[in-house]
Amino acid sequence: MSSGQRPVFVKVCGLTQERQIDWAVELGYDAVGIVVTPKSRRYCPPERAVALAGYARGRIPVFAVALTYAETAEVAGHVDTVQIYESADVPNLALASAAPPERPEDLQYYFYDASAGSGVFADIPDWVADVPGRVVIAGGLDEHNVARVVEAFGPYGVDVSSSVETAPGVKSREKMAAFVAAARGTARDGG
Ligand SMILES: O=C(O)c1ccccc1N[C@@H]1O[C@H](COP(=O)(O)O)[C@@H](O)[C@H]1O
Repeated sequence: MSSGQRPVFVKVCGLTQERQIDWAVELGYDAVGIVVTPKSRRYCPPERAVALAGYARGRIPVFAVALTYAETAEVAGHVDTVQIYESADVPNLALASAAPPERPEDLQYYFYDASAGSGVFADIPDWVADVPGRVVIAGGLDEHNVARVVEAFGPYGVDVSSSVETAPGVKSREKMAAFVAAARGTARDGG
């Protein structure tokens, strides 16, 4: 896993409104996530998730985020990637876990995530830096800690949800802007 000179991939998760997708595109995010597990405070019912995915299509890649593959059944055909917390035999799998992946070569992405949308940051184990493929780090990242994580682990990408919200599912354009700038190392002092 190494970022080299490539700009770090930055995903924002838990979007619930069309205008939030517009913000993600305008601010230069690389992907958006729509949460389709009913256990989340950011839950988008299938019909709404499909509508949002249609709105984003051709503008920014969309991840359907859930705990299990079964929870993505009605939306999987409408998104680019399925981000779940279990293994599944699908080509567009982003496996999210706090344990090392058994078969990283089978994954489109591996998300190191010990938070599952809780917004809680915890120390990231050293082995994360050695996972091959597209490794995305998530879990309690914010505009203040993301640059340190990118520097320390050199991941393919980072993902954020809680810290760019004013309430669950209610994203702040200002916070989204600060996060992506910090992740890419372009934040201004004091900003
Ligand atoms: O966002 C959620 O509600 C969620 C629910 C269930 C599984 C994953 C979820 N989100 C993912 O959690 C991580 C980290 O989020 P946070 O920044 O700590 O709030 C991220 O990968 C989201 O895609």
